[in-house]
Amino acid sequence: MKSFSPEEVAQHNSASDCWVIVNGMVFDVTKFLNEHPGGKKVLLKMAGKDASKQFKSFHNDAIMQRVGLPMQIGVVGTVATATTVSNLVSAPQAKFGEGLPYSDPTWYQDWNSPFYNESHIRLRKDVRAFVDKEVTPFCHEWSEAKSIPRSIIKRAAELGLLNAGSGAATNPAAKGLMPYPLPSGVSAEEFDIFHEFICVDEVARCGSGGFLWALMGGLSIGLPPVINFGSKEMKERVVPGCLSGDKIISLAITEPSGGSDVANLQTTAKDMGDHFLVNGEKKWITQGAYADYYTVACRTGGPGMAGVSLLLIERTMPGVEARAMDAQGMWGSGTSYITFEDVKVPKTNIIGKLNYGFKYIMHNFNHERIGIVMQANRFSRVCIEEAFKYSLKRKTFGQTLVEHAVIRNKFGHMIRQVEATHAWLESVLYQIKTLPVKEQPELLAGPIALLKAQSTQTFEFCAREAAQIFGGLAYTRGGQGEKVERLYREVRAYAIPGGSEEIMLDLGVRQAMKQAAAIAKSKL
Ligand code: HEM
Repeated sequence: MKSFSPEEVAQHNSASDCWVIVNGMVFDVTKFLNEHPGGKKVLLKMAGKDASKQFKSFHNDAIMQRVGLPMQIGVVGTVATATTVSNLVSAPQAKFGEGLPYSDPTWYQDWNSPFYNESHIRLRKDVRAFVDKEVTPFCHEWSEAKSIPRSIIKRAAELGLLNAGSGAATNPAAKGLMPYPLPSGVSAEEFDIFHEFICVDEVARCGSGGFLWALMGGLSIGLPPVINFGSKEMKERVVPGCLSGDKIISLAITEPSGGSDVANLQTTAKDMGDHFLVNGEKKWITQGAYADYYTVACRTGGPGMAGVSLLLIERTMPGVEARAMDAQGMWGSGTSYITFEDVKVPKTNIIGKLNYGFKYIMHNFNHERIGIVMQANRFSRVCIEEAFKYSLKRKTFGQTLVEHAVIRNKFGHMIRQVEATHAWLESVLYQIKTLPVKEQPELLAGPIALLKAQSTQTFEFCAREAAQIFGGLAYTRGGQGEKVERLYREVRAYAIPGGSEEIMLDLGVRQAMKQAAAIAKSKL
């Protein structure tokens, strides 16, 4: 990249030849003057000068990556002194990230941790580079378009991120079914739940639940039943295509008449001898609007949970209709209403055994909830990060926002909740890594349910407080408050699905009551 002295830049100071310096980089903004959303005059005022301070005041980081960098023509002084977004994230250093307190987990800065090794550090760097460069700058655009490009799903698959985010990487039943290697060259033996955590956490740093679910929302819940209980033929036919990003799979359980009450679902699959005849409706199905496969819970037996089976229904089967629903948030994730009308489903498309569906659904619940916790807590952190950065620069009544005690109080409450949730999450992940698999549902279902409620209530709190700190900037879409505004609309998508907060809190305490009763009995 070409190097200029400040004096050279200063000569380009008119409307017909306008350069500015931002963070040590030199930009030719002549052609951009009339397009600048903040107006031509403000840019011209800084023509030939260092506008780093002004730039910081009015823009978020993504703007530099998406709009600024294509106009960069050089640097001031030597390349090494210029601070670009990409060299910040790829610098080989033990510490990682920008170092803004609480904007990243504590082990990214000075704290020791027993959970991570060199392979986690390598993975963290690679995922961040991908997200900073190829995802975050475009999230607003994709969210407004309510669609993400297929190419970004393919790219994430090639990087091994779909293997990680779907849970396939840590699932022995997925061996031989993954079309791409695990991310960052981590071996199958080494890959653990903390690697998965890093992948989800770092992708969530983009601050868009809609992106995450459009990338792997259906995959992480619709594919595991196929991997764990599908026939060999079904697995080989379906799994590699989904993990390569070529096909999309959804989990279709919830119905218009009942959300959390899974055992009472109404969709029927009638045994017609050589096939099932499926009739019913599903609602709020993530990625359903454009999915190729649906893992569908149907009633094949009597009432209650013992009469439910899982069927793999294909979009091309006659009688399947799916339409996108207008949702508060999670744009792009294809929230849908699906109707099955006299759909003939071959008997070979049953997942596992007849009337075992409820058990299979339960099997993945803990994993699903842990995924929600990972995402929700990073979103809470994003709220802290964005609001903290803004509070350090925005002045009211002669002081920056953080200099006001009322704002510091907000941060205090946000930080204590996020760090507590993170510490509990890491502790639960360590149990998932080390406890015998068979013992985990009994021992972990209660804590995971409580942790899910903890993470989503923390998220709701942080989104609210960050939005208050941003004020009007978090009321309108885009701009500096972009992430906070979007996340504020996505809170309910985490607090309700995968078990509502009410049900999670109740389940957690009921599990504890069960354990207490068992202890009392053993003392008799
Ligand atoms: C490389 C240089 C620059 C680029 C690429 C750039 C780009 C942008 C973009 C894309 C927006 C719209 C973002 C949004 O919706 O918030 C914007 C808004 C704005 N920019 Fe710039 N800009 C640059 C330099 C500057 C400078 C030097 C100033 C001030 C001296 C400035 C002042 C503003 C203002 C006041 C807004 C409106 C903010 C608002 O709506 O709250 N920009 N700029």
